[in-house]
Amino acid sequence: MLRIAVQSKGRLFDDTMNLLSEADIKVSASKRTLLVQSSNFPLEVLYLRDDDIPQSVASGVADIGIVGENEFVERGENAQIIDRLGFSKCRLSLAIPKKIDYPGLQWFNGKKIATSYPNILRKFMKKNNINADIHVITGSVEISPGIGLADGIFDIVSSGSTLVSNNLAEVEVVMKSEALLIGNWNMDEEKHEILNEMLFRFEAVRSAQDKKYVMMNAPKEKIQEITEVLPGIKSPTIIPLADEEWCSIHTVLDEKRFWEIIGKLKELGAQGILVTPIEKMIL
Ligand SMILES: Nc1ncnc2c1ncn2[C@@H]1O[C@H](COP(=O)(O)OP(=O)(O)OP(=O)(O)O)[C@@H](O)[C@H]1O
Ligand SMILES: O=P(O)(O)OC[C@H]1O[C@H](OP(=O)(O)OP(=O)(O)O)[C@H](O)[C@@H]1O
Ligand SMILES: [Mg+2]
Repeated sequence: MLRIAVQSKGRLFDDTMNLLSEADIKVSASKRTLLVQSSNFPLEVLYLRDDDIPQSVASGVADIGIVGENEFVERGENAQIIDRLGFSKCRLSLAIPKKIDYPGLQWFNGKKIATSYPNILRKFMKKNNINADIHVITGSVEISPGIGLADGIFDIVSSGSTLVSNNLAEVEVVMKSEALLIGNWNMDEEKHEILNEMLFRFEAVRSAQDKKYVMMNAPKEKIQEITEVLPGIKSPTIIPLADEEWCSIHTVLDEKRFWEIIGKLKELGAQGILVTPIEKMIL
């Protein structure tokens, strides 16, 4: 049995639960039970505050965990990064009141900065030879300059709208962050096997994201030209139709180039184009 620590509620929760569910690992998210066993996979889910996830994995209370990179780096716990999960993307930035004309990092010399990430900030300031007064607060960091608690802040930014509504301007991006799958360094063979099965499923889910399965009817004489337009997995599947002059072509398309390719297919005489999402893809 493998034990995973995940955030019990908050910004990481929904995407974490979706990832498990898309990998067909069933777990009920109970409000009261902090440790829940999957009904169809050898996995136990431990629901924690994100602050406690790095330590629980480093100490072996949990074997693996899903946590923001910002929190993992801040805690400085000794665990390995197994996978980057691509969700909860944000950055840790320095911001100051927008009315100030920012001359560069030296502005922070002798200034008071409010943050929930003192270790990351301290390291950054040291590297850049800036002597600032770091004031630790656990929440509502963005309001501190407005109430005279600090001169600037160091906090999470995503869309930037929290900064705007607090009359702050982002002046330095210190680190980028996304959700990480972290792991204890000393997992036994059996746990590694379960983990590998999980990673295989995660990869299948990820490969299918942003991909569409496309089916169309096309005149047989255009097969060559149509095939050249399609960047499918290998070559497209071609199925004969009752009408001997026509065939059905099936392929996988990347969502990014989808409309461009569909346009070309129509020009080449493709008709009855059907598009469906793909749940999983094993390459
Ligand atoms: N606006 C955002 N956009 C994208 N990702 C974010 C955003 N805010 C936070 N995150 C990411 O999600 C993680 C969890 O954020 P959340 O606000 O839920 O933390 P928290 O309040 O500390 O939760 P907990 O109660 O578990 O301690 C952050 O550490 C960060 O990696
Ligand atoms: O750049 P933005 O898109 O505005 O996002 C940034 C904000 O998001 C997070 O807070 P959250 O909304 O999770 O609330 P919290 O402070 O209560 O955790 C973070 O602490 C920032 O305040
Ligand atoms: Mg927290």
